[in-house]
Amino acid sequence: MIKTFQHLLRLSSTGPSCGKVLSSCGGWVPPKNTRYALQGTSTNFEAVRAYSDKWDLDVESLLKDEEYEEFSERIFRLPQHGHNVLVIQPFIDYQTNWKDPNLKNTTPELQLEEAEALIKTLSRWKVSGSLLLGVPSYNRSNFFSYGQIERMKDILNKTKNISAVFVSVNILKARQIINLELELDVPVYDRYTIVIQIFKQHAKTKESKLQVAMAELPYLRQCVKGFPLGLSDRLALGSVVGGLGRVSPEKRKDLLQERELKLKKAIISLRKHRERLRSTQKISSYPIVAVMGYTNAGKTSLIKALTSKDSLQPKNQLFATLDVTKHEGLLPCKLKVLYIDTVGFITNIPTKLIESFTATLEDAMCSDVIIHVWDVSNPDFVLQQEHVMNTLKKLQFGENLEQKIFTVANKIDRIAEDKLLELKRSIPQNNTFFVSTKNGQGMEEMLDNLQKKIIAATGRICMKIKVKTGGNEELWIRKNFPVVSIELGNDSEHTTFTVIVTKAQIDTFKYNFLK
Ligand SMILES: Nc1nc2c(ncn2[C@@H]2O[C@H](COP(=O)(O)OP(=O)(O)OP(=O)(O)O)[C@@H](O)[C@H]2O)c(=O)[nH]1
Ligand SMILES: [Mg+2]
Repeated sequence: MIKTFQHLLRLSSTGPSCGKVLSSCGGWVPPKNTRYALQGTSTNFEAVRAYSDKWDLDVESLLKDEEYEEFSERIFRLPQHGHNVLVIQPFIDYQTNWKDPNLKNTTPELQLEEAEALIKTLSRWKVSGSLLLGVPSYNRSNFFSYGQIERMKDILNKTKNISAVFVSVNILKARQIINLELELDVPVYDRYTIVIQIFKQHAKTKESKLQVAMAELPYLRQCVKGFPLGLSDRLALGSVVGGLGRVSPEKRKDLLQERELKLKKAIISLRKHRERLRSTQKISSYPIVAVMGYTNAGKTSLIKALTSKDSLQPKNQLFATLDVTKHEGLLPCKLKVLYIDTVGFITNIPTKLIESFTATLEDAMCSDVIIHVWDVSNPDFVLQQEHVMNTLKKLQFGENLEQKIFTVANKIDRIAEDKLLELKRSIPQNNTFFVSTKNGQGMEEMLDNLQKKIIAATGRICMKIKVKTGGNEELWIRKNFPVVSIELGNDSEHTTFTVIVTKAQIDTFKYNFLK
């Protein structure tokens, strides 16, 4: 064997080129009988999930607190029966010489579209009207001018079924909410409250429920600070919708503090649990690929296409995915990979909202490669991808973030051919791959390159190992290494395996057979 092991031949550090590939998704059906068809890929992953579900904290009872609920519900005022909403997209009026950095690469019209999509994502909430309003600044306590308020009142009078107003800005100050509600006599929401409501509706597991509970605290704290005492009593008496209820001002602060302490403790326990999971699980030996991007860009669809997992359900909804989940896939070279599906990002919400998901996002932070999915059919995709990159930097996704990124420009089936050509010319293509997870366009080339990236990023190498046919070495290789190809020697006595391995795996092989 020593002799044959000397035949180890280092081929390349970027892996072999791949042949026909993979998988099926919602729309794209893989080529039949492909030699890379996925088989039996779910078992190890199921084991991972089963272990992960063992996190034994009783989150339901932890979150149960009637006093807190009464007081927080009165601030959020998010009724189960939904609302008919007047959506208002303010934008900085350039004639007043103010510059709004948030509107770089976008337009107020596109922002309004996204604001409407947020409302439509909530079950039982409907858009009953929408309005673009230029304002000189977002900071004034009387956010809108007298004329603009009159315009809103007019719409509310004419469209009787409107029961709420959504002002699509990051977060409104308590004073701004009060002033508007006193004028309009309906509840007024900002992006923070709407996104929290979407999170609440979509949170299914105890991990996401816990993180959503944490995400709402900064908002409540701001409201508690911002509601002047006299006025909050008036609100409580019902002079406008809402109010802070019967919980006294001192008690409110205590309730928030107690809850924060409780949640922080639980989040620490969740973090430790996931850390343990990462270090003890088999998954640590697989390359880990985090799939990240703007909400609705097609992250879940991409994973579904790469893993053939029927249980994954892409949805035309913002924040359809709230839980960080792992899904096993097989690269064309037979290397197993774990794809991590993640919560999407959106502009104009406080980073704190996404930060509260860090406990589960840490899994993605430890990834070898980050696939950044763009929805290139969205006219706003430049702004969206910049926002994702900035958020990843803020979330401290590692110093070598840029090197880890692999960009997938998705939904090309939705754009015209000439536009696609123009796009391809304007974007450097060495690290961006244009695909449609729906019809499979570009998927093979993308996967080829993704494989190279993963192999390089994880320090794996492609090598040939010649061993005695039918011997223990052969059995061991077949069991433990991703085998790319097998060649039987002319004499049939020896077989050459092309494998993709880490240095640690080769060391184990040497330890077992080259003592
Ligand atoms: N036309 C077209 N639609 C696509 C494509 N990829 C995804 N979609 C659709 O886009 C919508 C969003 O897809 P998802 O995969 O759920 O997107 P996501 O990024 O996981 O979204 P969140 O989890 O909500 O952040 C779904 O309706 C998909 O069917 C594509 O290549 N072409
Ligand atoms: Mg998703």
